[in-house]
Amino acid sequence: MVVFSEDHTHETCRRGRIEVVCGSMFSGKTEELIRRLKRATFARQRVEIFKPAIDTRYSEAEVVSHDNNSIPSTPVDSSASILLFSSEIDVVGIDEAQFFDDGLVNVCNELADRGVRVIIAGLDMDFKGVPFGPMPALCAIADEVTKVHAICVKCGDLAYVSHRTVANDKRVLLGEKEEYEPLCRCCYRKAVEEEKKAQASHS
Ligand SMILES: Nc1ncnc2c1ncn2[C@@H]1O[C@H](COP(=O)(O)OP(=O)(O)O)[C@@H](O)[C@H]1O
Ligand SMILES: Cc1cn([C@H]2C[C@H](O)[C@@H](COP(=O)(O)O)O2)c(=O)[nH]c1=O
Ligand SMILES: [Zn+2]
Repeated sequence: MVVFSEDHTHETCRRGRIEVVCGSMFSGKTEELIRRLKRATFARQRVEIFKPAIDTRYSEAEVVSHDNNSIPSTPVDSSASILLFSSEIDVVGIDEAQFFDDGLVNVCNELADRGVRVIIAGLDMDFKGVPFGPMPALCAIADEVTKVHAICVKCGDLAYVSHRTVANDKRVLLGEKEEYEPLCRCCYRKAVEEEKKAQASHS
């Protein structure tokens, strides 16, 4: 019996499907997205990558990982634009999906129904541990969900959430290591309790 370490069927059989890669910040979502999209390109599939126009952290027109791997992308203002730019495409990649409007769910279903392989990467939760934007609905409609984990910077366990280390209560705050750290459940709970105590002692 021959056992392949990689399932190659998605690169060879052109059936529509939805794949979600989710997790906290620094968990490797963008690297995994780039890896799948580059393999699809090697398989001579027509690939298009989208990201929300608000995400200008590293580059305006590229998807870039924390380790500086990158791939050209098209920044779009709304999920509807993805449909407009996706004719004659085999594989659609979407990064930072948490920032898109709820219309992204129908857009992904529509693309998959047309036979497109859709690969979505996004934060499952915001800094408060609340499911982020269209991500829970995307996980629900996906054919396959991959949850990836960063390493908790306090104890070395698997991280589950992105802890915000600066005082700002807005849900959307672009940032990196200066603003966020990946923590496990236990270290996150301790960090939040300490913040509450510090706030109480200041008021
Ligand atoms: N605490 C951490 N745990 C795991 N990886 C980390 C951590 N801090 C930095 N990294 C780096 O981040 C990379 C993942 O980056 P990226 O794919 O952009 O993540 P994401 O898109 O999930 O934020 C890892 O390969 C690693 O080099
Ligand atoms: C938790 C959290 C994150 N963000 C921002 C911070 C970054 O700019 C992106 C996530 O990028 P990554 O590729 O997953 O590292 O989202 C935010 O705006 N609000 C949050 O609660
Ligand atoms: Zn921890």
